[in-house]
Amino acid sequence: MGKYTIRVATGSSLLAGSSNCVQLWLVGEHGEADLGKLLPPLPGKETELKVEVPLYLGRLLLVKLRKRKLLLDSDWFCKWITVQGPGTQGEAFFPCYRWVQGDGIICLPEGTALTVSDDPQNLFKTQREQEVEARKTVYRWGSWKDGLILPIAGSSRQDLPRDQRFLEDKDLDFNFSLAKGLKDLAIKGTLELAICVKRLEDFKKVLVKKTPLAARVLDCWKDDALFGYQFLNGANPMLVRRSKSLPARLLLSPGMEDLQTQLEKELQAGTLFEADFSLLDGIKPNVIMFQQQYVAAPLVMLRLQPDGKLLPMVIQLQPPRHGSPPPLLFLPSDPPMAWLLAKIWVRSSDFQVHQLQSHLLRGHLVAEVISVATMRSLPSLHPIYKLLIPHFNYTMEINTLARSTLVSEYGIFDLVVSTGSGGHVDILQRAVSYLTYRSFCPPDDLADRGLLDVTSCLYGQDALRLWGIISRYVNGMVGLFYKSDEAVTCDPELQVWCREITEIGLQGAQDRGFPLCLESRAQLCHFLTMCIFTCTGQHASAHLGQLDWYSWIPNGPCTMRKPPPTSKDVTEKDVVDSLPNLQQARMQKTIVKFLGRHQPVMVALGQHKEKYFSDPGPQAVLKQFQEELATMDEEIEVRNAQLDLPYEYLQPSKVENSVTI
Ligand SMILES: CCCCC[C@@H]1O[C@@H]1C/C=C\C/C=C\C/C=C\CCCC(=O)O
Ligand SMILES: [Ca+2]
Ligand SMILES: [Fe+2]
Repeated sequence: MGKYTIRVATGSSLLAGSSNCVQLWLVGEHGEADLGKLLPPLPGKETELKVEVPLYLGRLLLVKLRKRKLLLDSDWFCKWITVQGPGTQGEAFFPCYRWVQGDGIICLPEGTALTVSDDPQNLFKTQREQEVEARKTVYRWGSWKDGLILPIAGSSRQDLPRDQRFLEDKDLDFNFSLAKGLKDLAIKGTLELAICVKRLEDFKKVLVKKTPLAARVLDCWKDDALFGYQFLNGANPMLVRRSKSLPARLLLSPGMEDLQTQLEKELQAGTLFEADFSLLDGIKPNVIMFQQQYVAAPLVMLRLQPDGKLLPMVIQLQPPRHGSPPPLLFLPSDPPMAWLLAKIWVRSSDFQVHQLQSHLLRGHLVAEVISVATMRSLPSLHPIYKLLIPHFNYTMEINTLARSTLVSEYGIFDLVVSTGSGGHVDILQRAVSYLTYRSFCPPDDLADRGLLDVTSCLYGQDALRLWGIISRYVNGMVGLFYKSDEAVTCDPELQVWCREITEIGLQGAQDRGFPLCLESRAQLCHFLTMCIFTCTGQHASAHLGQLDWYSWIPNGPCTMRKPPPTSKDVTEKDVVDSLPNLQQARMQKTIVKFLGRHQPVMVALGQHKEKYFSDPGPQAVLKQFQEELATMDEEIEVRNAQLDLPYEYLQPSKVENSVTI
């Protein structure tokens, strides 16, 4: 018994306050005390309550709270509650960081992270079970298209739990920027109706405010060196791999002996690389405004020079067909326009594979699976919930938006992208079979692709380094809560969580190397590192390059309006007629600018302010993580300053803490 001081913090967003009073109870080991009512909480404020409690509560376990709506129910965003009372516990911290809605009772466990085995007296057993059961009704698996990994249920962002919705600042920025982009598009489209693109130069009329790298792309996009560079450090560094043999699809017809010799020489030297877009083979192209669009499935062979440059040797635009002559091969020595058009076809194919496979599926949608599975399996006092929750912010909303406006029927893809109107869904479905566990772990993925020793692959260098920093962070956290492998295998909530991701969310990913259960601390750490890297670095490496590499439309055409060339007799008009028309180019510019722009509302990797852990150990581990990130950030700044082309997409200060755009 004695005097207790309670402090209640309300979120600072405009609508975080509430006109409802809040009833509080304090639950200790030895009893429960009614703390009375809190006046309606105000945004950004901390309210203090001093209460005389007549009974001995012992160790404080929970704060229970309930909003009492009088006339109208207004949601309240509660950040945290602290309780300072008699006894040795000091100030007890009860993290919340959630919206309190309706008039149900919410239980906030004290912030010390606990696994089931950390609670031998089962003081929190009921609370954990009830919380997860409630979450499973709120966070339900949905289904967008057959054969895909699962999304959150809900067809629009209004269907999402409020805890997953954009706060006003993000909402305002998102909607205002999008509206402005679409307004400019409409105005320009009207004012410049008469303008058409006759020459490649004309695409300069469709140029966003250029980033320094976008300016270089504009100047050097025709160069073979920049074409090859993009496979290592461009918008999509996920496709290129070192060749282990000459690809079977690469048929070399008579007269190509020199090329054959060169390819074999590079192969023997271990300097032959390939980018194979077979994922696109047979994809039904879109029809836009009654005009047939076109898709190809190129193969590019490249050689790695001693100076680190990756240079194209040959481009095959389509795979061989039975009963047809071998596909035409395009060479750097071909007439310039023919070689340029072949490279443009590769760039347009890379746009499709990048945006659908690397960015949307492997970035956005896999991050969503991890977040939904976590919300359905782990109670808020579980240490792994506390570790991961900061990396889920806004992902469900941005993905629901993507499903309802970007890749939806009559969405942006249907409107202006060559793989729209169903081809894009086929590509996503095919790409699911490549969602292997190893491909989500850069040390394994880069080894499998033969890139570990390619020092000019800055994506690879930075991905390995960031993976290592996240791995040490995860190991630090796991070491605090799991003292043995047995502790991992004996954590039922953890095992359910892992299975929920692999078997349910990723739809049988155990067939692709993902674990169905976790049998050691090392395995848990690897899995957690993959989760955090996917939600942060992997998405950033696929997202951040859009503005740099797709602002100049010919370097990343969203569609192609003519079939791939079948002869080398190519004019600039053939090239321009193949590229997106002005309206399509403007739409691409608008969306790329909107998605790729600097995000004013952004939390950088590891910089979340929410305090989910009240124990000092995790806070020290987080601090160490932040220090290592800061060192990496500074060293990337220094490195980039000496580079002709900087690589920034895995620079920690530019990597978001979750997938939000
Ligand atoms: C011209 C086509 C541009 C394509 C843009 C990108 O294809 C990418 C998809 C990958 C991830 C996108 C994820 C989220 C975006 C969500 C919403 C965008 C809203 C755009 C709109 O509403 O118009
Ligand atoms: Ca409110
Ligand atoms: Fe993104």
